[in-house]
Amino acid sequence: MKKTRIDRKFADLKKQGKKGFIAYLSAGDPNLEDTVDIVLRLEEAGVDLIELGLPFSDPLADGRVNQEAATRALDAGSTFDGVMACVAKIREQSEIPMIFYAYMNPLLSRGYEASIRAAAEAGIDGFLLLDLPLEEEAPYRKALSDNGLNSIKLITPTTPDERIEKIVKRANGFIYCVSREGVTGVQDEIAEGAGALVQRIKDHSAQTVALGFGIGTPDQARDAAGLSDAVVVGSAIVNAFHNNPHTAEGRATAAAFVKQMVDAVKAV
Ligand SMILES: O=P(O)(O)OC[C@@H](O)[C@@H](O)c1c[nH]c2ccccc12
Repeated sequence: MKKTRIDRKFADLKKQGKKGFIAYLSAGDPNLEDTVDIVLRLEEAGVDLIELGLPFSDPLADGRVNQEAATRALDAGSTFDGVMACVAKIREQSEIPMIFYAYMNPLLSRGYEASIRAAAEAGIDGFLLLDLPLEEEAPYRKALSDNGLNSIKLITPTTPDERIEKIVKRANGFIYCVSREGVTGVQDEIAEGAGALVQRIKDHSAQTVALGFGIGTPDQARDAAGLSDAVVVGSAIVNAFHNNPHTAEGRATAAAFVKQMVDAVKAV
């Protein structure tokens, strides 16, 4: 498969000896037009890769902050086609790598092949299919690779080694290491076993490992970057853009907060 923007970005970071910073946001929160602006601001703040959540009514792996963001997005009228247009608009102005975080239900109800093709055409670089069991993933991975997209996979603290072995073989782009059990959301401390879990993944794979779940301050971001190749921050970013006024100034304040976390990661 041809190298994606994600592959190229991580190869570049590796060459420079730098850690990556991945930002999650729910597409369409507070609306799709603002999502374009927020992504461009995140890129300016030094974010390496954007995870866009495809808003879904029952996001079972998400904590309250991300759930509410998805609800706001749906209430504001975000549709699948609307999100595709939003991605295409970002692509007119930016080459930042972008991934969809998607639950299966909306893709299945629309037809997964057509959905994946539409996402590729809009300019997405990969998918993380959140609630897709490994045993059923082959047709989806094929559809992704037919469209030149990466298939990112999750590994969690409860994943046994034999399963890690199988998952890493089917993943590309990077591996997402979930630092703790439970759902997304900012925590006081990085989970104790996070470093050991990253190591367990690295024992089975030479791929980039990104660590996420519960990271929400520059100190935590720095510590997480010390344990892995890249850091994922979601809820803290969703909160920052939600809690600041939806004005140019409020957006700049939120982006400045993100930049502090990015800078902490880049200093590792
Ligand atoms: O919000 P946190 O704790 O910073 O964690 C990242 C997370 O939000 C993001 O990667 C994400 C959003 N939805 C998900 C569902 C499953 C796994 C991961 C995610």
